[in-house]
Amino acid sequence: MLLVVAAFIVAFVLLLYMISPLISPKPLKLNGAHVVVTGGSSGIGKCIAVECYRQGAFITLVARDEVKLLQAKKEVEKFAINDKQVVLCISVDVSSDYSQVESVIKQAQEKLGPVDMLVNCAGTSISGKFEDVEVDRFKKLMEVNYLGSVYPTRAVITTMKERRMGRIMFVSSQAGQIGLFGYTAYSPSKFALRGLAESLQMEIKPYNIYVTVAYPPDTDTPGLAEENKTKPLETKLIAETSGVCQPDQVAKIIVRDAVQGNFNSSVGPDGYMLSALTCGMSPVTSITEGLQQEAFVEMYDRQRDSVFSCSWPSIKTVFGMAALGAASLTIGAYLTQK
Ligand SMILES: NC(=O)C1=CN([C@@H]2O[C@H](COP(=O)(O)OP(=O)(O)OC[C@H]3O[C@@H](n4cnc5c(N)ncnc54)[C@H](OP(=O)(O)O)[C@@H]3O)[C@@H](O)[C@H]2O)C=CC1
Ligand SMILES: CCCCCCCCCCCCCCCC(=O)[C@@H](N)CO
Repeated sequence: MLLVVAAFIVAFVLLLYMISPLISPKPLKLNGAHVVVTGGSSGIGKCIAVECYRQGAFITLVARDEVKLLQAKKEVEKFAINDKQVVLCISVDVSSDYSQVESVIKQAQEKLGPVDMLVNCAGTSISGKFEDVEVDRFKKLMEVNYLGSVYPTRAVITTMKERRMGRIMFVSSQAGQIGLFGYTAYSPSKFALRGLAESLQMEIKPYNIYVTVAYPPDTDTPGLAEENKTKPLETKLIAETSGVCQPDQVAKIIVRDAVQGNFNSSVGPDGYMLSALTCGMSPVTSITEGLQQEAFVEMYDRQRDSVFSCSWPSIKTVFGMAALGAASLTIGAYLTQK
């Protein structure tokens, strides 16, 4: 009897894995697509631009400093795969004035066509103990990291909805998944992106637009070098547990996840675990992802249960089973509707 039940469970899980591709979005074709990258003149943003360009995309780089923009344009252009491809540069502060952001995005769309993918990567960080960070820096970080992602997104969303296609990417951080010593100003600005992304995804899923939030670890960029000049030792030591990545490696993963329409994008084993542990109610874009999260959370929860010396199955298990049941019903409904 037990064997039959076990066989049923295994068969059910296998079935879920097999039909998983059916509920996942159709991948975006980067060849010929128009990709706008804010913060595209340096670090992770520049590498994202390169990664898209080498897959045939047309690129608009957005940042403030024109010299850095032109330099980046030259670097990106080296990776052309055909002679039609174009790299456009736009100098604007994404955080200061919405109407300005709206008008430059309009210009870019007139030149290179409607935006297929927007990558919100412009951002900056400040670390330090809460009482040591100048008070106006809290506002500054919310303006650049949060509003600087709201404005470009707002400027592209109407056209994307009309065309019923598109991708929107927010570059958060592992410090946008957990709060860390020294990041009282930075972490909240990165947490905010997730709230925005989750809400927005609910609104635009019916329009075939997919949102991705990326949570990179420390990455070797000019931005990190600048941050390290004044970073508290505690912050450095905590961040080091997750290692330092190369920006091209991070960009590859981010672009792959955006193309696939994955809501969540993380780097490395630590990133993967952090994402599973902090998944909350974030949308899952594949059944596989949902099952893995469930398994992970369950595993860690068990450990917590043992700490609190509680030996019966946690309430989470019951909810987990209910969720699986609900998921299979939804899939059933979806398939019969097709
Ligand atoms: N490096 C890391 O360790 C990690 C970084 N991140 C995030 O990734 C993103 C990129 O980081 P990284 O590559 O290190 O950063 P860099 O400092 O190397 O590059 C930042 C880019 O954003 C642009 N930018 C900054 N402020 C504005 C603004 N107000 N308006 C328009 N453009 C702006 C910069 O150009 P300009 O100054 O000319 O405007 C530059 O192109 C950031 O959001 C960061 O928080 C997340 C996790 C880890
Ligand atoms: C069981 C799970 C184990 C996971 C270990 C968790 C370790 C947390 C490390 C957090 C690193 C935060 C990096 C922030 C990078 C950043 O955004 C700035 N550098 C930007 O400039």
